Order: sequence, then C-alpha cells, then structure tokens
Amino acid sequence: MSFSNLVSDIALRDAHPDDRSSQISHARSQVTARSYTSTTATSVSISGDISSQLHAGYSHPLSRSWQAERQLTKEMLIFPLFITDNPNEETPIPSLPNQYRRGLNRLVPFLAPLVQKGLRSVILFGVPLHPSAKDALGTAADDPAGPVIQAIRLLRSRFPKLYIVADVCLCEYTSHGHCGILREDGTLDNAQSVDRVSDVALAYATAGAHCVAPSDMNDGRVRAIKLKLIEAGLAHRVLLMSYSAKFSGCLYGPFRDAAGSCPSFGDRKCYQLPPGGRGLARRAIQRDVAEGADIIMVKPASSYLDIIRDARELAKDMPVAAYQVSGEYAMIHAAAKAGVFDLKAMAFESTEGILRAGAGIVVSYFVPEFLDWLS
Ligand SMILES: NCc1[nH]cc(CCC(=O)O)c1CC(=O)O
Ligand SMILES: [Zn+2]
Ligand SMILES: [Zn+2]
Repeated sequence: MSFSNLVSDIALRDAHPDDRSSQISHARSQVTARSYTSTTATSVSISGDISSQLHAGYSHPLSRSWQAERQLTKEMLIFPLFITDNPNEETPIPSLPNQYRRGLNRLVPFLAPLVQKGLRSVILFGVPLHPSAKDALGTAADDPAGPVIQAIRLLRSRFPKLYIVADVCLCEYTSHGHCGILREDGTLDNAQSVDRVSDVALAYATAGAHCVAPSDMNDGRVRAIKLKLIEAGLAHRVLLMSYSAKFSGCLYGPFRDAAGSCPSFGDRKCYQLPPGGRGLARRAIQRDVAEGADIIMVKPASSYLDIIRDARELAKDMPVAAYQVSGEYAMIHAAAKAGVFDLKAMAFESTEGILRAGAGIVVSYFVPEFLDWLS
C-alpha cells in the first residue's frame, strides 16, 4: 500500500483542527506496522496494530491532561522573595526580569493581590544593602531586627494562610560571600559553619517560619538543625527542607546579583556538587534523608531532571522539591524575548518536565504568572 493511499485512508475529518499535522506521522506509523505484519510468516496478529494506536489517548485537551501523572497546581508553587534592610526599597533586578528587591514596607502591598489569586508559599532571602552589615561570621543573618526575621513576623501576622519558608545560608551576610565560616586558608570550617547555620535556622524557626531550608551545603547541617529544633520544642511544627542536591555551575548568576552574594574570591566548587556528580547527589540525598530532612530539594532543575528522578526514588516517602533557579528563569525570558518561543508555553513546558521527573513542589520565579495562568 502506498503512503498517499494510507494518508487518505485516515479519517482526517475526525481530527481536531490543531491535530492535522500529526496525521502524517500517524500514517507513517501505520506503514511500519503494516509492512511488519505482512512480511512475517506467522499469522497476522492484530495486536501489533492495536498497540501502535496512541493518538486517541490525547486527541482532546482534556484527554491530554489525563496523560500527566501530575498536573501543576498553585499548591505546588513556592515564590522566592528578596528582602532588603531598606524598608522602602523597591528596585528591579536587571538580570532577573520582573523580579525586585523589596523592603519590609513594600511586601504587604505587593503580596496582597498575589495571595488573593492563590499564592500559598514564599521563600525568603535576606539582602543586606549596607556593607557594614556583613562580617566574617555572617552575624546579620539572625539579627532580630534584620529583614528576614522581620519579614517572617510581618507575613505571619498579615497573611495567616501563607506558608513561610526561610532560606538558610550565610553567603548573603558574610564579608567574603561564602556559605559558611572560613579557616585562615580560605577553606570552609565545616564544624563552625554547621553550628552557625543551625543557629540561624533556629532563629528563623523561633520567629515563626513554617519551614527552614538550608542551602549552604555544609556537611551535617540537616542533623544539626533538626537537633536544635527538637531541643527548642519546635520540631513538631517546623519543616526542614534540605537543598540536598545543589549543584555548582553558571545558573545562579542573576540570584547573586539580586542578593549581592557573589564570593569575593574563589568559587563554591568545594561545597556545591560538581554537575557530573550523580553519585554524589544520590549520596547527599540519602544522607539528608537519614539526618532527618522532611523534604528533599534538587537545584537547579532543568539540567538535573535525572537527579530529581533519583530523589523521587531514593526518598520514596517524602515530597521532592525542585528549584528552577535564576539562570533558568533568565534564559527562558531571554529566549522568549529573542522570539525563540512563547514565554508562557515554555514556562509550562519546563515546569511539566520538572513534575514528570518526580518533583511535587517547584520553587519558581514564574509564580505570579502561574497564578494568573492557572486561574
Ligand atoms: N546559598 C544561597 C542560595 N540559595 C539559593 C540560591 C540560588 C537561587 C537562584 O539562583 O535562583 C543561592 C545562591 C548560591 O548558592 O550561590
Ligand atoms: Zn550560600
Ligand atoms: Zn551555636
């Protein structure tokens, strides 16, 4: 049977208008199936033809939606916020389109309409603008008058249903910009760093954060934080989301612009994971599960979908989160601006990939848009 006969054989009249082009590939798959059965010596089995028919399963927008194991919902989304120590600040971040650094006085007016639209959760990053706020120990990180602790209190009281996650790290507060306390030779002092990071986490939990999320990558911080939460009587209501598999690479640039957290020397390659290190990521995930994490996070997301799947399998009984980081967001914006694709379509496609890999929680700078798109 010729290819053109087959094409006319197909009921094009039943196709949805947007599905006409796929009829051609449909015809090709029938060619393959039929020529296979006709050249076999055994009796023609119809099962080959039946199993080759996939299009019926997704020929309608609703049936297409049934094909996903998970659909994106507003409950899955966590929105990152950059909070400065200058109460009236509202400054756009050039490398992060539509994102701003905001002071305390700007938070409630900004968030109120988003909460109205269904915003469920935010993750807070402190951005001390005054250089004097930074020192070798990151003292400002748990300053009770600092932006994060003040924001936790404010948001808890003004938006009682909003779930508050506090990112826990020292790099925004250290004079050298590294994620811990350094030895004289410039390497991280792990024991001191873990003690300091866990104190900061405890301060955020005490201030009312529903969740503390250590992003520092010091060894053993999950256990140290969990123990301090237990000791303080907070372990039953403060969730610990670990940035377990956090890879070093080029995708955090816009964030470091936003947070002013670029290391003043060196890089983070000795504590964040090497991009090829799948085995290390698996060990880090298993380690954090054993140390008492409640949620495992993988970061960045799109270049690490296999790691998200690993996390899904290694931490079977726990939620898995993925952080679509600043560089991923900036790339999508830049490509959309250059006409490569439609921004909304790509925001959905990238997020669907993250969910398909196994995440059930997505930290994303697209949250305000998703709240509109999902309404
Ligand atoms: N440790 C701080 C921290 N927490 C989250 C991010 C990155 C988030 C993003 O790029 O959107 C970073 C930056 C870094 O590790 O340099
Ligand atoms: Zn850090
Ligand atoms: Zn301490």
